[in-house]
Amino acid sequence: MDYLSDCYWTRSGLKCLFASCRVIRFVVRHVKYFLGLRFQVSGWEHLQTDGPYVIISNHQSSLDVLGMMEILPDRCTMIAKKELVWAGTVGMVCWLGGIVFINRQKTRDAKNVMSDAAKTMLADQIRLWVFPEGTRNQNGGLLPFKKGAFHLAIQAQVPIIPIVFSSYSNFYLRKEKEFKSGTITLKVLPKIETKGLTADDVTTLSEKSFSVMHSAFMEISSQTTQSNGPVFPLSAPTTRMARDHVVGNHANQAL
Ligand SMILES: CCCCCCCCCCCCCCC(=O)SCCNC(=O)CCNC(=O)[C@H](O)C(C)(C)COP(=O)(O)OP(=O)(O)OC[C@H]1O[C@@H](n2cnc3c(N)ncnc32)[C@H](O)[C@@H]1OP(=O)(O)O
Ligand SMILES: CCCCCCCC/C=C\CCCCCCCC(=O)OC[C@@H](O)COP(=O)(O)O
Repeated sequence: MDYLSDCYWTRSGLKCLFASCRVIRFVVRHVKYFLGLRFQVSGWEHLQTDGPYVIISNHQSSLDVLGMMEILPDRCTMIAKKELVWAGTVGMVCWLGGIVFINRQKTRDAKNVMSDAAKTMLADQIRLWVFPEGTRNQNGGLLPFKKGAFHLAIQAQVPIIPIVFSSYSNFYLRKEKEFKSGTITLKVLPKIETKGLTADDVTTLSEKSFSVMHSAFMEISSQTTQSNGPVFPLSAPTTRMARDHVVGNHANQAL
């Protein structure tokens, strides 16, 4: 019955196929084995929070989806750009997962959708994951945060849980098309309460969130970089044996 009641349109129109999110989580969690990625998660205890909340995280690449699925809490879906719905299988899976699509080119529409989402979060006890940078970014830091996630949390009066993914630059360079296996550290930070805050507090809340996430990003990225080796072109073999062979060749050349 619980499964069925999750599986139809709610009164606000947000699709709530959260059972599907569990299926998506289960399936996507296996992709890391094919890519040779490992995840180290710290701060699990901060996700042990009852009721709705807003998760915010940095956004470097589509690979983030793998990390999301490592820790995705139950009854949690995401805010995504509307273009994703047309992205074939991915779009269909996003739609089934109840993802909330926004039009980034039309701020007023996006704000309305997010205000509706704030109401639905409370009515249906849903958690929402937002990427406050608003776009993918691999510049070695965090982009200035957009305000939507903070308005959302304040409107719903729910806590924000910041999550930081360590830099991928030690194993994946998108522009240079270079990739190898490696470890990604995910750090869940203590929740930030929004009870009693109003729209006037959005900027302060956003700056506070940025500050704690930026510090955590720098900390875990330097630690994780030290434990990963050099990055290889995407055309290079990525299995451990093949990699050792390549490393061996490079070492020989160096000699
Ligand atoms: C086969 C296997 C398949 C597996 C599939 C697995 C599925 C997983 C899918 C994962 C999906 C991941 C998708 C990731 C993305 O798509 S990221 C891109 C989309 N997300 C976002 O953009 C979120 C962040 N953006 C925002 O929150 C923005 O604020 C936005 C609402 C979009 C508005 O943007 P913009 O106008 O550019 O910027 P500002 O933030 O500066 O806002 C302008 C002013 O409006 C005020 N504002 C903003 N939001 C609100 C609001 N909700 N209510 C009231 N007012 C709002 C804001 O304060 C600014 O005004 P002031 O300057 O403060 O006066
Ligand atoms: C060699 C590495 C290749 C990467 C392989 C990734 C494997 C991930 C496996 C399955 C998940 C696929 C889901 C893709 C979801 C894409 C979400 C996404 O990243 O959307 C972009 C959007 O946020 C911002 O767009 P822009 O940066 O503004 O345009």
